Amino acid sequence: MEIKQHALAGVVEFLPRIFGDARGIFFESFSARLYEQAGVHHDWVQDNQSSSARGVLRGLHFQRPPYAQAKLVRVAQGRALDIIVDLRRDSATYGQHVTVELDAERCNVLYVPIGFAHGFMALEDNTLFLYKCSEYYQPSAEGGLRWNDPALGLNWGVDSPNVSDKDQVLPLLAEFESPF
Ligand SMILES: Cc1cn([C@H]2C[C@H](O)[C@@H](COP(=O)(O)OP(=O)(O)O[C@H]3O[C@@H](C)C(=O)[C@@H](O)[C@H]3O)O2)c(=O)[nH]c1=O
Repeated sequence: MEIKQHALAGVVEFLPRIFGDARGIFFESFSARLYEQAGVHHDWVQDNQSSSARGVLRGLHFQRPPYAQAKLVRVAQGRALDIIVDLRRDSATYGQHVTVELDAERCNVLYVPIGFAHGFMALEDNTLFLYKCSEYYQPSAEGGLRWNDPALGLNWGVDSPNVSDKDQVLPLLAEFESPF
């Protein structure tokens, strides 16, 4: 497995070794031992799955402490543009982001540390998005940021993605006090 450290502290991408043969492919989609060697250690308590049509954008989301979630995100079918924004108040890179394309060919996995807002846009129809969370879903702790806040400078590659009504009215960075 290849481990790629991204520019923002703590953000790691895992590229598993993929074994192909006449039947298809095999790879380890999660290994506590290997991930711990890269400093990623949580008690993963919930697995989520969503399916999205091309152009669907979900995010940017987080849960506030004490229900904050780290996430391990990947795509099992299709492709997605994944963006995470650093909301750690004491971080030198507060407000900055990392963009990673996740796809079902490379089976890459992005670690989203606690303190980041997370969003993704499906680049193909039937994009199957899978992720582990280090804390249970807690609706009262849900928070987010507007996907197209100019202050974030995110490049989603399209002007009018398919965004839920709830996500269209999430706050802007300037209106917002980070809980992290
Ligand atoms: C996230 C979540 C949602 N739900 C329910 C609530 C709601 O009725 C329905 C759809 O929820 P949402 O619209 O919030 O789904 P979605 O927009 O896909 O939310 C997800 O977006 C990505 C970007 C993330 O990072 C995730 O943590 C999560 O926030 O599913 C759960 O039951 N458990 C969960 O863990």
